[in-house]
Amino acid sequence: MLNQRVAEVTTRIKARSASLRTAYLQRVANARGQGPLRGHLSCTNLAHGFAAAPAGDKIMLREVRKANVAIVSAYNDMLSAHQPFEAFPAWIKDAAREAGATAQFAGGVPAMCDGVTQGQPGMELSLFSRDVIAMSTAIALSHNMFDAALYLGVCDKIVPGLLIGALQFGHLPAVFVPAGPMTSGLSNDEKARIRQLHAAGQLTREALLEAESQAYHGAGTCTFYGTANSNQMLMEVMGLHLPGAAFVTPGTPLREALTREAARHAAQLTDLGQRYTPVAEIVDEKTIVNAIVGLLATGGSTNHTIHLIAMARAAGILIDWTDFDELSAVVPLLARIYPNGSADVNHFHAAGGMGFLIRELLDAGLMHEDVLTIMGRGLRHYMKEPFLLEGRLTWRDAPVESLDQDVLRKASSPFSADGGLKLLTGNLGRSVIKVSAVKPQNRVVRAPAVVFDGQDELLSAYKRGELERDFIAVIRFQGPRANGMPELHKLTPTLANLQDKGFKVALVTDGRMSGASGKVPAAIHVTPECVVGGPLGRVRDGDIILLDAEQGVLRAEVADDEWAEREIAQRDLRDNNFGMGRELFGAFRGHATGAEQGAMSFGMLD
Ligand SMILES: O=C(O)[C@H](O)[C@@H](O)[C@H](O)[C@H](O)COP(=O)(O)O
Ligand code: SF4
Repeated sequence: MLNQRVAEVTTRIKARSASLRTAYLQRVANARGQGPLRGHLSCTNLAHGFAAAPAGDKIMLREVRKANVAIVSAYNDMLSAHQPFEAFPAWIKDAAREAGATAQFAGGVPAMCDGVTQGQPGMELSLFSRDVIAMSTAIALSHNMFDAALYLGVCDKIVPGLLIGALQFGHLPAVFVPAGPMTSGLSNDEKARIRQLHAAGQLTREALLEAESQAYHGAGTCTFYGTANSNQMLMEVMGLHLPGAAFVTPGTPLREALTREAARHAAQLTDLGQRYTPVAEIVDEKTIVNAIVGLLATGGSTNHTIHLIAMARAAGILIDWTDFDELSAVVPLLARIYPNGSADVNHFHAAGGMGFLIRELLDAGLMHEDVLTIMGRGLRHYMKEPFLLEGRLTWRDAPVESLDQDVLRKASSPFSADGGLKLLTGNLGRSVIKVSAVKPQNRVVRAPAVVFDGQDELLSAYKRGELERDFIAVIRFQGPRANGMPELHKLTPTLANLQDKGFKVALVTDGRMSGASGKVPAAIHVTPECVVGGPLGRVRDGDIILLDAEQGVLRAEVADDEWAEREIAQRDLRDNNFGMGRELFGAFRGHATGAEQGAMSFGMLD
């Protein structure tokens, strides 16, 4: 029996999206065409499209009756999570041929590592890189040579960008292909402890670098539950991965077998066969609600209160923070993965992982079962985990009981009765906060404001010893139109040190935090942002701010008449427009929609 709130929110989203979704699906139907899409190309177009193909592939591509699968890949050596993709295209092409099809590397997309750019100017390109990835995906697929596509991506902005791009080719089947997590190194808790020691000046840079290098020590996704691993969870819950593919370690026979099977599988989903499964029909209102539920049940990244909105919008579906907030009230927290606990994503996978989680949420009536997936209709396909039986890929039922109650729980005995994501409203605007990593005693903070126009200003004040007190840091001009809405995760160790000293501290910003931020209460994504006249610009040092994550309140306790009369702060942001390539992103800053509209810089999608 479907939970009533889940049903109500789904119905509301459907009604809100009806005209956009209908128009989107009509465009998809128009794009479907008949037969292999490369059959619509001229001889010249086609000859160019297969000129460099190996002889055997060339014959198949000329035939136009055989499926041709696009590979769109975010491979690079910079992201530990994407480095394994280097080997994937050869496996995919090989497997496609086995399936009587072909595969071509259609195009690469850029991939930024937020861990490398954290606290650096490059972070101001990060959010916009999502939209560049979507555009790059469209450029790859615009050759119209393809009957399905495989999307190779893992990290923060990459999977959202790939899916936004894929949905503009909604008539094509899409299979997302992950690389898997790094093996566990230095624990995330120990990493965070050492960072705090360094932030307090009690550890050398060399000792910090050694610890960081033990945490991030090899190929694969970083093991905390940030945006990258939230992406993998979402692709499972949305039925866009092979079941259980998310958290299998790279460089293993099982990972290679899953990658090869993804290619064979994609070739069977085209319009040339009997199981045509366009991605536009998978990503519908029910699947989007399932995605929000999965995010809430696992304490996933706050970045998805932006990216999920953008992904949904790309499919003609409108969701907002009220939807997240209302679902959060009924979705229990079933997983404790760092920063929401001490375990990492490998422990989660070992405890039962996605198969266990999806079955629990389906049986509790918290997810829609009747959805289309790449495995066919029904999300119950995803209550399984893959393994090799005498070298052959197969699936078995996921464990019925959690193999580690400290990491993964049944819906009947959750870590928390709600999902820990809260909408905050009040005279400072609309904002979201994730409390699943915030101790209950720190979820309501009422303290004087200290206003900063950047995270480095706060860090300097800390070093001068000016912050040894209760305060709420208000960091302004960090929204999409100001400077690309960077993550301010560099503040975490400093604010955590002050919190550990017993001070009541919190952060309020129109910027973002990392999916791996956690223990300090942070009201983020404040909308409207400062640079468009948002109310954060009225806050002055010393104003008493109330951040109440229990009641959902974010308010400056200033008399209404005084508040209305205050001038809104202005800031000369021209320095944000230069250096590290920021010169090239003026159109993105100028067009970006608000965080609650997905911070999309395409201009209008419809
Ligand atoms: O949203 C995210 O998950 C973050 O952007 C993450 O991808 C990034 O790497 C952070 O910096 C966390 O990693 P550290 O704690 O090592 O900075
Ligand atoms: S999870 Fe974050 S830090 Fe790790 S590789 Fe991906 S983007 Fe970089």
